[in-house]
Amino acid sequence: MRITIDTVEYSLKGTKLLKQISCSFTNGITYVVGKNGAGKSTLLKLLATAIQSQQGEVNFTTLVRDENIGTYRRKLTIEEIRKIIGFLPQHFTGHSNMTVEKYVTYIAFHKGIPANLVKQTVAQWLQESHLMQVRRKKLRNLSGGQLQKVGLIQALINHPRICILDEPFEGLDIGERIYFHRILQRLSYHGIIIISTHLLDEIQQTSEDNLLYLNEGKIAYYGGIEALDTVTQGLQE
Ligand SMILES: Nc1ncnc2c1ncn2[C@@H]1O[C@H](COP(=O)(O)OP(=O)(O)OP(=O)(O)O)[C@@H](O)[C@H]1O
Repeated sequence: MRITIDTVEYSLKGTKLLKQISCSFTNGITYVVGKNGAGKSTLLKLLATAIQSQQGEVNFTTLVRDENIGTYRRKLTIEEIRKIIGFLPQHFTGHSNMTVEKYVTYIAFHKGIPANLVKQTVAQWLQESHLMQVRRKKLRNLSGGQLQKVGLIQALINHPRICILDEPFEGLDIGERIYFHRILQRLSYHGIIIISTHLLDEIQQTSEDNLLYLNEGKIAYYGGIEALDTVTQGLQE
């Protein structure tokens, strides 16, 4: 699986929020960082197909082996893409009138978890993310951190091949961050994980992960995470 962005521009109300963005993503974790307003959420929404660029192209391709033609890259359709993306938007709300248990069950069905596995899948996620005690609360009555965990569960419940997560660790305590980070690490061996974060301490610099540094809507750096300190010096001041 590969996502390729080619000279993409995105404007809103006459202001260019993304300028000449070109890059590609394959399996692994990419952290998207940048100052407030740099365009991180806009880029993630574009990748999640929630918005569309006015210029340039975003393509999702997969390698196909064909006896007659050989191996080639096939572009996925929008329906195919949406089936394999898990997306956590910046301000997740879900269905605020539903209880945690009902909502997660609804999502499990919606995302194709086999009917005979739904109950145990939901129970396991709620248990492991410490939401069991609030399972009968409506989403609108949850704390910020609790709601964030529900948001993460709806994005990850079917182990999607592509995960686009906007500030996923916001409001979580350290144990919960480690729990979700482990899940993401496991998914990254066979999938594309793109995470925007301002929590630079959360990024483990010894790993194989990638870093994409956005500055005023442009890519200022895209490469190995080892450059984090040098690249983001300006962010920490
Ligand atoms: N709905 C909107 N209407 C007008 N301007 C918008 C809208 N959404 C975003 N913007 C502007 O687009 C620019 C990029 O916003 P975006 O949310 O993508 O940045 P960000 O890097 O995610 O910022 P933050 O770290 O603060 O979440 C900002 O200047 C913002 O003010």
